[in-house]
Amino acid sequence: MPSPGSAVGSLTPAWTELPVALHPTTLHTLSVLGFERCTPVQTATIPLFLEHKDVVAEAVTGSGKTLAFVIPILELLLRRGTTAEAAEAGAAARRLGGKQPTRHVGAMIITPTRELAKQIHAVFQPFLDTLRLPQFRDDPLVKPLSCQVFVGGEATMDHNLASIKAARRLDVVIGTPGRVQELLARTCPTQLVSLKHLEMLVLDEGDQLLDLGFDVSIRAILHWLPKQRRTGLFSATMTDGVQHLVKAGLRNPHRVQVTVERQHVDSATGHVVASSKVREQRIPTTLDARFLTCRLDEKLPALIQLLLDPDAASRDAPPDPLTLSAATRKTIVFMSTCAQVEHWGRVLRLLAQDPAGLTHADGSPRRLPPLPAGLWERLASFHVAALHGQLEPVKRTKIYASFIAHMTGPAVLLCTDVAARGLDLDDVDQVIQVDPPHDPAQFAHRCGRAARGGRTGSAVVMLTPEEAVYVPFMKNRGVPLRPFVTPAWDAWVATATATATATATASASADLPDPNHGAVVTAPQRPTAWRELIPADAAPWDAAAAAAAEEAVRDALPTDAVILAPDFAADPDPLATTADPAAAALTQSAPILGALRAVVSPWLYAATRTDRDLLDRSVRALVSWTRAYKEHQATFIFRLKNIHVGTLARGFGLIRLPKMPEWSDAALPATFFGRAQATLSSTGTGTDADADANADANAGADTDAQTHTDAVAPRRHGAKGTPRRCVHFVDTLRVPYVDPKREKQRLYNLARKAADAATAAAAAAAAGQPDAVPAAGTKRRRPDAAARLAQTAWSEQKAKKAVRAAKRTLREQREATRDRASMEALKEARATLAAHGGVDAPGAAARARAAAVAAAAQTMTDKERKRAAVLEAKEAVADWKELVASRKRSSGVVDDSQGKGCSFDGLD
Ligand SMILES: Nc1ncnc2c1ncn2[C@@H]1O[C@H](COP(=O)(O)OP(=O)(O)OP(=O)(O)O)[C@@H](O)[C@H]1O
Repeated sequence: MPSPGSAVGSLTPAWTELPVALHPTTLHTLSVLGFERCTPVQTATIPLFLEHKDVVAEAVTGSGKTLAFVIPILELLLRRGTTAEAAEAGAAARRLGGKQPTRHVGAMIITPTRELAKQIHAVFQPFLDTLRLPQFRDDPLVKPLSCQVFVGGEATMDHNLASIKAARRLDVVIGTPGRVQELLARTCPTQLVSLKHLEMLVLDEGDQLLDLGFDVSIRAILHWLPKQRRTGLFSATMTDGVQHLVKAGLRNPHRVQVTVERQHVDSATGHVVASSKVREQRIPTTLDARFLTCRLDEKLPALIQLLLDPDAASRDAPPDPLTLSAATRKTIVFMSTCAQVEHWGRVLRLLAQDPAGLTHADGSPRRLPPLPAGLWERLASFHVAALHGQLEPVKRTKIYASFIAHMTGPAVLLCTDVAARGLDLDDVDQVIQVDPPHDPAQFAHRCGRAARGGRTGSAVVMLTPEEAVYVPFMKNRGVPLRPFVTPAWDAWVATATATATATATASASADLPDPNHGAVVTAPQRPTAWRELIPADAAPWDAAAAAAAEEAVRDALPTDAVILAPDFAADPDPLATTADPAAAALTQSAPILGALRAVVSPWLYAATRTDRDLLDRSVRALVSWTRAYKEHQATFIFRLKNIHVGTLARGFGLIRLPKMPEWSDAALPATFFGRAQATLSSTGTGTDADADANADANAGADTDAQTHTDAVAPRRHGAKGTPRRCVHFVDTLRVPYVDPKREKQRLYNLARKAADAATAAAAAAAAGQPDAVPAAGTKRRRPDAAARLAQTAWSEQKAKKAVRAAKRTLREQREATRDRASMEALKEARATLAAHGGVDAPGAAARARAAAVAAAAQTMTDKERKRAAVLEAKEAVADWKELVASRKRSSGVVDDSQGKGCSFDGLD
C-alpha cells in the first residue's frame, strides 16, 4: 500500500526511527497492517503527545490523523502504571463490598458524527486485539484495554450503562458530544466512571465540533475532566472559532501544520524540474480536483455521465459510455439538503428500472420518454444508497453499512455533509459535489473522501457559469481546481435514443409520449373530458385543438392546478448568454451535455408528472435547495437572483415553481414555452396581437417578469378575446400515486370529499338555500393550510412540524369560536336576569338563566373562564331552586314541573 507520506512527497521516518520508542505491541500491529512508515502528521504529533504536550494538528484529508492520536493514546495507556492500577485495586476492593467498581477512563475522543466515532473504534480494534496475543502476555505493561463507543440515536442511555457495567474496564471513551455529556452526568456522580486518571482528550474535526453548536456540550465535558491531561485538536481545516476551544481546553498547544510539496515533472524527461512549497494546499496532491460548468438542469445528465464514465477527464476521444468500466467503483455524491438526497436517490433508482416494467397503480403501463438504449441496464448495476441526517439512526447505519459492504459492482452514496468528514473508505475513487457546500471549509473535507492514504482519486464540483468565480475563490483557500473537459456524448446519445425510440414504438403502438414535451396531459375525472376535444391525430401542439380544450377547462381547473407543458428544446442556453466575463471564459471548457440533457429533462418531467410521490419530493427538494442556497457563506458568489429559474425548475422535473417567498416575483422564462408560442403564431390561429405579444415575450425572455407571468398564468390573463399562449394543461391535483395503496387512499379521499360536498349541496337545496353551499364540482378548493405548509416545507421533519402546527392552530381557532359562542350565551342569560329583576324574576326566567349559564359552562374550553362560568351556573341553579322553594312555601301548591331539572350535567 502506498504511504500517505509519499502522497505528500516527503521522506518520512520508519516507526522505529521516531524520537520516542513505541511499545512492541504497537509496532507489531503496525507491521500487520502494512504501515511501514509514519505520515508527516504522525511524525510530528506522536512525539509531542508522548512528551506531555497539547497539540493542534492541521493536515490534509486522508493524511493519517487518526493514527496520529490513536498511537499516543495506546502508548500512554500502556505506560500509565501505578496510579491507575492502584485505583483499580481499590475498585476491586469495593466490588467485594457489593458496589459496582469504578471504571477509570484513560482517554476520551469526541467526534461530530456517529459514523466517525465507530470508524475510530475500528482503528483501535487491531491494536486492542494484539494486547491479547499470548506472546505479549508476560510483558508487565500489557493489559487488556477496553474501548467503547457512545453515540446518540442507536442505543439508549440504559444500554450504554449496562455495557459499561458488563465490561471490567473502560479505558477509552469514543463518542459524540451530546451522548458523552449525558453519560458523564449519569456516571461520574455515582462513581461508576471516574475521569481522575484521564491522560488524553482528543477533539476530532475540532472546527466542525464548534460549528455545529456542540461547544456547549464540549464545555460541559471539559468541566468533568482533570486539568492535568493532554489535549489534541485535529482537523484538515481550522477556523477562527477554534481559537475559543484552544483557550478552553488546551494549554500552550503546539501547532502542527503539514505543508504540501508539489513537484513539477517534465512530461518529456520524467524529471522533477521545479519544486515549490504550497503551504496552504488543503487537498492531497494525489487528488484530481476539477470543476464542471453546467446548467442547473444539466446536473442530472452530468451526474449520469460522471457515474458511467469516471475517467472522462483523462480521455480525448468520445467514448461509448456503455462499454466503459465502472466495475467496482465507489462514488460519493454530495448535495445540500436531505430532501434533495431523497429525491435524487429515487430518480436514480427509477432511471435504473426496466422502462417496460413500469406501471401505474392500476397496473397499466407507465410510459416515459425513451432514454438512450442500454442506459437503464448500465445504471441498474449500481447500488444506490441515500444517506442524510434526518434518517432514523438504525436506518442510517444500515444504509452506510450497505454502501461499505457492496463489493459486487459499482456503488453510489448520495449524501449531505453528514458524510463529509473523517470517513475513511479506501475504495472510494470519486467524489462528486452536485452543489458546492455552504461552508467553503467543508469543500476540502468532501473532496477528501477520495484519494486517501496516498491513493489516487478524483473530485468534481458542478458549478453554474454564474458561480464560476468559486474557482479562484477556492484557489485562494488552498484548493486548486482544474476544468473538467469531457468529450461530447452527443453522437452516442442521438443514436442510442433513436434505437430506444424505435424499440419502444414497435412494442407499444399507442400513446408514446413526445420526447420533447413529456406527454399529452389528461384530466380523466373532469366532467368535461377536455382531452376528447383534441382530435386523436392532432399534433401535440395543435393550437386550434388546444385552444378549444383550454376554453372547455377554463373555469373547471383551479388556478393552482394549472401548469403548462414545457418546450424542452427551446430553452435559451445560459452559457451563451452569461454576462460575467470570467464565467464566459470558463464556459469554453464546459462539457457538451446538451444531447443527454435533451433526453433526460423530458424523461424527468414525465416521470415526475406520473408519480405524485416523486412530484411531492421534487417540490420539497426544490424548496429546500432554494432555502439552502440562500445560506451559502460566500453570498457574493451564490446569489439567488442569478439563478435561471427555468433551468432550476427543470432540474427538479418541475415546470412550475412552488409557492414560496423566495420565488414570489419570479416566473419561468417565456422561452421555456417558446415552441408553443411559435406554433401558435405560425399556424395563424392567433390574432396579430397574439403574434406581437409572442414576439415581445420571446424578445424579453429573461428580463420581463410580467410577460413571463402572462405566459405561465393564462387563466388570470387570458380572458376571452385576449391572447392565449398556453396549449396544454397539467392538473397537478390529479397526478396519481404509483403505489397502489396510496393511490387507493387518495381516490377514496377524493370520493369522500365529493360525496360530502354533494350531501351538503342537497341539504342546502332541501332547506331552500341552494346558494348556501356551492354545487359539487364547481366548489373552489380552499387551500388546506396544513397541506400547503407541508408542501412548502423544505424537509420532511419540517413538513410534519408544519402540519402539527397547522392542526393545533385550527383546533385553537375552533375552541375560540366555541368559547365566543358560550360567552355570548352567558351575556344573554345575564341580560335576561337583569331584565326580570334577579331572584325575584318569574320562574321561567330563572330557569332560562340557569340553563344558559350551565350550557355555556359546559362548552367552554378555556379553563379559567370555564371555572367562572361553572360557579355562575351553580349560583343560578341555586337561585332557581330557592325561587321554586319559596313559591311552594308561599302558595302551598306543589308544582312538580317547576322543580324538575333543577340541576345540569357537568357542573360538578
Ligand atoms: N502510516 C501510514 N501508512 C500507510 N497508511 C496509513 C498510515 N496512516 C494512516 N494510513 C491510512 O490512511 C488512510 C487515511 O487515514 P485517516 O482516516 O486517519 O486520515 P485523516 O487525516 O484522519 O483524514 P480526514 O481528514 O479525512 O479525517 C487510512 O486508510 C489509513 O489506514
